[in-house]
Amino acid sequence: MDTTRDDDFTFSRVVPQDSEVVLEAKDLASHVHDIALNDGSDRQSNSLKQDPPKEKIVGSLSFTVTDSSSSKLSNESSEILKASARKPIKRTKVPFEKGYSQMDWLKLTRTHPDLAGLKGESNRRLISMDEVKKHKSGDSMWTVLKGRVYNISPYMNFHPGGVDMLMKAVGRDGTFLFNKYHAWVNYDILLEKCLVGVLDDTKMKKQEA
Ligand code: HEM
Repeated sequence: MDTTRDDDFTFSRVVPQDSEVVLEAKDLASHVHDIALNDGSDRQSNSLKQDPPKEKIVGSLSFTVTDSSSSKLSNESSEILKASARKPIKRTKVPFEKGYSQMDWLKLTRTHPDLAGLKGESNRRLISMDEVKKHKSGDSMWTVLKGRVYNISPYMNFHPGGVDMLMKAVGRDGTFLFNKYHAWVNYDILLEKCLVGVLDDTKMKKQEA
């Protein structure tokens, strides 16, 4: 039985094509040549140009950017291009069990308002990192994402990256790992009903100071 689905368009990601070369802005500057500054004095001689508009034109700046196939690139520039081509992170999609698709998760969040396990407590409560560390098992597995504390226990079997991957974030701040694999995923909406509270980082700030 095929358990994967290709028709789930809830999330989209942008993956650079293999052939695509990613240029950093600072590197781009080294591939710019033929910069020409036109002060407007030769406007009359160019018959293809339309009549100048009524407002005064001071001048224009034009430049050409070479691509990686250009023979004008120096060896040094080619090295920069190679180095800045992004290496994709290996992401293994785990086929979900029947009833554990992202659509199933969204349905569950609509029918179960207290996935966080708040039992009436406010989800604006300040929570220390020490408390987060204590919630690592059963139906209470906490993680921190961008300063918010979530109980990700109910989401475990729904995670497209698998339980093992998600477990790495339990009992600690998962922001770095989350961003490493999929910074574009809208965790805010996905985990809305799993919000336990807000991380109290005053202790950490004191330690940094
Ligand atoms: C804590 C909250 C998390 C949420 C709400 C979440 C959600 C998601 C979602 C929606 C996808 C599918 C994305 C897509 O198809 O583009 C996904 C995939 C994935 N996630 Fe997470 N994730 C979380 C944490 C993590 C962590 C901590 C890791 C790694 C340690 C991780 C690793 C992965 C991997 C490897 C995939 C790949 C599957 C694929 O290619 O789609 N995730 N996750």
